[in-house]
Amino acid sequence: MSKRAMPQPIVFVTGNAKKLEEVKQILASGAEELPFEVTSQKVDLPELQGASCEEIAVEKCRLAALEVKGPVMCEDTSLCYHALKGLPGPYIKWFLQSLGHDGLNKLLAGYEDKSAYAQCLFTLCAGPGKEVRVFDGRTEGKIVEARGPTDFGWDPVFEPSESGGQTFAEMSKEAKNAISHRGRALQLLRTWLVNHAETFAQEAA
Ligand SMILES: O=P(O)(O)OP(=O)(O)OP(=O)(O)OC[C@H]1O[C@@H](n2cnc3c(O)ncnc32)[C@H](O)[C@@H]1O
Ligand SMILES: [Mg+2]
Repeated sequence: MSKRAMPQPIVFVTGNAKKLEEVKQILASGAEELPFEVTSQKVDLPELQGASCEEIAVEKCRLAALEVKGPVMCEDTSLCYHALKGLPGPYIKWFLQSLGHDGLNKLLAGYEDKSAYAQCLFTLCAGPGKEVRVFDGRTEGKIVEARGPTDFGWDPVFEPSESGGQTFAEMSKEAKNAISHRGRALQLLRTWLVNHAETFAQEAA
């Protein structure tokens, strides 16, 4: 399928190189091709504190559109422990940075319930001041002692329920992307863009 003409490509704005790597792999592997070009820009955007995951994601995308002055997509990833009523949630980055994998486990020491879900909110906006659309992908699993390569975030301590006992870190990239929070959210975004290509191109014009 040929790409639609838009004044600018959709820019995926993120400060995280590993996210970008997975997003490229997922977009390249899908059954349906995206109707628009996607490029990327490395910007570490400020994130609201004390707000819901959705509010944080929408505000970040709004800022990204202002920064890029054109169509953008962003994503926000949360790791939500059921026993902790959804925390660390959108603050997982700071918990991981300060406490490490071991600390992420110890947070649950006083609880029998080790279950958690990974959530990815993809956001899409046609330009400054335009509507921000949100696509929510989730994967249920549990928090375990770290196993596997340690090159991406909390992957070693998250064992998805559907993985046959492997942590995200132990899985192949293809296997992770097929069941991951990111793979699912991006699939929803892709389907929306395929079905609303005309609307989105008009909004961006
Ligand atoms: O610029 P942005 O896109 O915001 O990138 P970020 O690194 O700040 O990412 P988030 O704000 O979404 O914080 C999510 C944290 O979870 C980590 N993370 C995100 N996706 C992950 C995944 O699929 N597996 C493991 N860790 C992940 C990531 O490294 C961060 O520490
Ligand atoms: Mg961030």
